[in-house]
Amino acid sequence: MTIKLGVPSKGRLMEKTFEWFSARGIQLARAGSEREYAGVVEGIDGVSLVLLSAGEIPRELAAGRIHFGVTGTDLVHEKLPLWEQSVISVAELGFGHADLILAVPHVWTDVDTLHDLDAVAAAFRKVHGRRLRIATKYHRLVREFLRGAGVADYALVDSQGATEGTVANETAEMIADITSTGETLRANHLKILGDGMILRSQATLWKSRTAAVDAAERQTLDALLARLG
Ligand SMILES: Nc1ncnc2c1ncn2[C@@H]1O[C@H](COP(=O)(O)OP(=O)(O)OP(=O)(O)O)[C@@H](O)[C@H]1O
Ligand SMILES: O=P(O)(O)OC[C@H]1O[C@H](OP(=O)(O)OP(=O)(O)O)[C@H](O)[C@@H]1O
Repeated sequence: MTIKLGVPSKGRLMEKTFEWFSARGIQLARAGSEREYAGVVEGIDGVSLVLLSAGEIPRELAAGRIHFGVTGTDLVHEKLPLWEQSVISVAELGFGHADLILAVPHVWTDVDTLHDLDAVAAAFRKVHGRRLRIATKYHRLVREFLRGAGVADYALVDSQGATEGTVANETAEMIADITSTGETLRANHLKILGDGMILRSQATLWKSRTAAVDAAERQTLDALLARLG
């Protein structure tokens, strides 16, 4: 059997992860054609590459189906309520930096803080007879953050992509999403609440606390950790 390493199957995260491992003498690559989700590992024996959606890696780590996985802090904290019990952070990889934030339309000139939002949310409910809608895919983190801030008059609307567009499309009044350069927010006429930072995220190498290992796998796991940790 082998030590299983889960890596995002596409895009910037996959390419930068391959570069990060390569700088440590371990070559990861997709096998076969560009569309085939099989991987190859060179530079260390006994390790196999599993290409997965970045969003599924937390669950696979927690279930012990992979021993190591690369994905963002945001996805681990969102998908695993008790993440410290399931995974350990081995290394922050220095890319995939993104902030999970709360943003409102620019034209809400009197809303710059969570305190302002709380007042507007209560007023919105009185006037419209329904709660102010926040579009996001980070349901757990947003609920937890707003509970801590004492904001309760809102409803979450699920948005799995192009979240910044939901305000113009009138399916939500505001959003909670990740931002990196801020360009998508600006292009969609949204501004971040001054105290609306929910989480700072970056690509991280995680180790499963639950994945079983036999004696041979333990040796491989320790050798891998010595090279990467
Ligand atoms: N613009 C960005 N800049 C930096 N990091 C980003 C950016 N967009 C997303 N990320 C990070 O990349 C990781 C994967 O993001 P996301 O869930 O959007 O993946 P995806 O490409 O939609 O993949 P999949 O749909 O296969 O899960 C997350 O940890 C996220 O924080
Ligand atoms: O601050 P910026 O540099 O503009 O980056 C932020 C954008 O990047 C991500 O989207 P992605 O491109 O992954 O597409 P998605 O919205 O479909 O997830 C994220 O969801 C934001 O929309």
